[in-house]
Amino acid sequence: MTSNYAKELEIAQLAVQRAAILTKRVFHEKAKGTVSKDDKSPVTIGDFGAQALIISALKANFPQDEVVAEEEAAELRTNSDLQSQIWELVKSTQLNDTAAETLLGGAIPSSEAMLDVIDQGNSKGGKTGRIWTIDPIDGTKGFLRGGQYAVCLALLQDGDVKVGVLGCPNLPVDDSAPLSADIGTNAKDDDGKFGVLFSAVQAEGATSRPLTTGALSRDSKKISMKPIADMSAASFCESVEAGHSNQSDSAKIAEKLGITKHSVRMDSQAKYGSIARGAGDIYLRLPTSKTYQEKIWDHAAGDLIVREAGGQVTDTLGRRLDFSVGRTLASNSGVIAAPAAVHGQVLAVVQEVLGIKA
Ligand SMILES: Nc1ncnc2c1ncn2[C@@H]1O[C@H](COP(=O)(O)OS(=O)(=O)O)[C@@H](OP(=O)(O)O)[C@H]1O
Ligand SMILES: [Mg+2]
Ligand SMILES: [Mg+2]
Ligand SMILES: [Mg+2]
Repeated sequence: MTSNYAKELEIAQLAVQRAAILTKRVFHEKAKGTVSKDDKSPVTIGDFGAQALIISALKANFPQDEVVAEEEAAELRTNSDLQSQIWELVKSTQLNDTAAETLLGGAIPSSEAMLDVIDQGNSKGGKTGRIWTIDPIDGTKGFLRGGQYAVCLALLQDGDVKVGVLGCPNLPVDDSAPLSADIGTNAKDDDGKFGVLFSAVQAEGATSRPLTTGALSRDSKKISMKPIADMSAASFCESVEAGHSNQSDSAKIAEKLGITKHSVRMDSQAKYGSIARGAGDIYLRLPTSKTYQEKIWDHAAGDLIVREAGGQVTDTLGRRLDFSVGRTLASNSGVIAAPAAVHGQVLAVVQEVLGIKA
């Protein structure tokens, strides 16, 4: 079968692999150049550098496409020390395979050009045309802790997710490794056991393969969600931060469903990847405030990967995630991801506990 999005998928996978080389380098450096954003959340030189490398690869291959990315360069324009730390990283990060690196286009010419590249992620998003969405480091807090984080990239066409790629440097390569909160914490880069690249193309299924530092690993496997025969043995995952997902509501929902295990708290879209390959079963993200709008870069790749692996992803009202309304999921509230066969059952209990009338 020839893929409808073969080139987009290949470039996206290589761009994510290259960005993950940069984030891993930052993790091993003492100074991560962490600054606090207006919403008090952290951003590091790794987030900015990874975003620059991914946008540069996309613009070299698909110059007409728009990009919605999490970070912006404003702070770097006035902080020359931070800017030069990022530039040192960006100009020295390459895939260790010349043919693969060439596919991603030439190097960014200068530090100033790098700032403009970062700011090319400022599209408003919307319902027409081709729009890429990037979370250069999802789960920045997890990244700083040595826990889970993900480099996330997805292509939307007319608001629909067509391609999704998640690079998870600290998840086990082994699709059947059991899910636990401390899995991959401070994972070693060099033992070959950690680092996985999840991918999906609409209507073509989802895969996992080892995350490499060069050409794509040929060791690609189809992944699928695990059927839940018995809810009491099911595992569900949620955010680490109580401010990102209501953990007392999720405990009530789990109890009503008959789930006996504690939730696995894990940062980032590694949650979507983990349930898509059957290492976990259900992902609950329950709103903590009426005003917070989820960001499209926090969900687009994971939404497609889970659906292509046989899952269903909706919000707490049972609506599909709508990526066509701008930079945020303004028409949605929370996320419920589960195998298609049990999604209705999970949603019914979510709505009962949250007091949502179906
Ligand atoms: N209030 C609130 N509610 C929900 N979500 C929020 C909120 N504030 C921030 N964010 C976004 O959460 C992203 C990280 O989500 P996680 O599921 O990884 O959270 S956690 O780190 O496990 O707690 C995180 O992504 P990154 O900034 O890329 O790490 C934010 O975009
Ligand atoms: Mg952030
Ligand atoms: Mg994020
Ligand atoms: Mg981020």
